[in-house]
Amino acid sequence: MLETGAFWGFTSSTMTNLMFYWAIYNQFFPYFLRVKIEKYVYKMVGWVSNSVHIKFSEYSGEGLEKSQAYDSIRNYLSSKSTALAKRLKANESKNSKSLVFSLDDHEAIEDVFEGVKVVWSLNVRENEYQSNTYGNSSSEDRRYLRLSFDNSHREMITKTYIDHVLREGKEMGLKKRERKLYTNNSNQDLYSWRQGKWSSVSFDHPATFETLAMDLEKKEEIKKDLIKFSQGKDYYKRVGKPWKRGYLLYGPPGTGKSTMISAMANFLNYDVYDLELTTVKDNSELKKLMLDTKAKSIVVIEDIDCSLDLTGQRKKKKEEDEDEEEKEEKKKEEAGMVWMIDEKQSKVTLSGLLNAIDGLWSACSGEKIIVFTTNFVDNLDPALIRRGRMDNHIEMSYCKFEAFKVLAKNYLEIESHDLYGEIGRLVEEVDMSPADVAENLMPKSDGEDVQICLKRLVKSLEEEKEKARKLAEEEEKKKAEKEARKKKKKAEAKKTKSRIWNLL
Ligand SMILES: Nc1ncnc2c1ncn2[C@@H]1O[C@H](COP(=O)(O)OP(=O)(O)OP(=O)(O)O)[C@@H](O)[C@H]1O
Ligand SMILES: [Mg+2]
Repeated sequence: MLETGAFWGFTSSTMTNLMFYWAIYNQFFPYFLRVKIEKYVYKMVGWVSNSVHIKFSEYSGEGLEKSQAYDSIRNYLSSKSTALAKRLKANESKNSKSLVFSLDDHEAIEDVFEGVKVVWSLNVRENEYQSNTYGNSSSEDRRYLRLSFDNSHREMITKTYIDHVLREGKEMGLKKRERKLYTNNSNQDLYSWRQGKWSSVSFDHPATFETLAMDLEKKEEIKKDLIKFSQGKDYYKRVGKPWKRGYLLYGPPGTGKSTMISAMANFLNYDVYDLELTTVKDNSELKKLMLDTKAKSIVVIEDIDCSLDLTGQRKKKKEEDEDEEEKEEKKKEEAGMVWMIDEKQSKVTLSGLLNAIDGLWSACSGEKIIVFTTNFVDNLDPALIRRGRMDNHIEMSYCKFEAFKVLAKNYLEIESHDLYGEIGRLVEEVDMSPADVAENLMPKSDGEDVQICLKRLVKSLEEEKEKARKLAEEEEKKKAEKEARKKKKKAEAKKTKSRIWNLL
């Protein structure tokens, strides 16, 4: 039995020294020479040593996809490195509030599991030059982690220890995860090959369900629905459904649809992918974009009615104004419900969109919420918003009293006031969006107190009420005039008819 923590009979300090020389060797020997030396050294060491090495590369598959196992192991090693490693790398953490330490390149640390010592080392290998689509070349260092342990523990390490590391590392990653807001890169972007399909910034929108002004019962229902979804892994598996849920948020401008998306993301601790359909080249590009989204994310398509022209009537109307040549082209495109994006070369079709959100591929990258927003729900194709695709249809409506109370609490920090009675009556009579109510409630200078803000709101509501009354009056007048014209026409027709009869 080997002494704990030692391979080939070396003590742990000898091991650390060896690792140090290994680091120096890596840094000073040219790449091609290292490849040759390593090939032979490994062969020789393999004959005499009893140790096993497992390599975990930073990139998996074709080398384009970041390995999740590698990330999890780095997370796991991060806390141990802070305490044990001699050379650390300092990275800025979430919102640059503090520094996070990790193992430096060519550094090694020991870990003990169930009394067995293993060694982790972080190595860097300069990658061969890669050509990109623009003919440029880039040299990227490829990192890999090497786990070394004695052969006598092979079974325990491969069956238990690695699982333990991956599980712990994944959990750590989720905890320290900086949430991101992604947007898809335009295909025309010269540097998009370098950035990947999505670009991101850190997501720190402050909206929460507490600050969201809407009917309280509806709000609780949505929260429950989200919790059920996020904890529904087994349920979705049992019923044979991909673990995803579609939300359609509809309502007039300024009623909180975008705010609701931020509140949902903050509530579930999910990333947000803001998909700009107008920059997606075609259906296959859309599919790839969806595949490239991570689990625990909300994919958003805002103003879906503006992204896809789906109403037959609108098309007919437009066609009347087009000349023959344009008509021909239009017909060809409409055969596949084609939507033109980029100078008649890039197209996403309705069926492409349906497939991307609901097809076989959609189940590939873990739990996901898809949200569409629109101001005009009636303009959407029923196929796009049918249940099963958009499971939950949520109407965001004008500000009523319940919603007003939330906004007053947010903006003025009050729960009640003498003017609440009057405001309560007015908001039930007038259609005013929460955005407009919030604007009235926001103090415009230091001198403005609660009373001034509430009075401004009352005034604004009264003006809206008056406007609505006048509009209704005008409508009524127009209707009455139309009715009178109709009656007059009918009476004249009757008169003419009876004159003809008399003549006969
Ligand atoms: N229900 C709400 N609760 C809290 N704040 C709201 C609400 N609705 C609107 N607001 C405020 O109004 C602003 C605009 O709202 P938001 O962008 O969410 O509206 P929207 O429904 O997405 O509008 P649009 O249809 O024009 O995209 C927000 O920044 C927020 O401050
Ligand atoms: Mg919006």
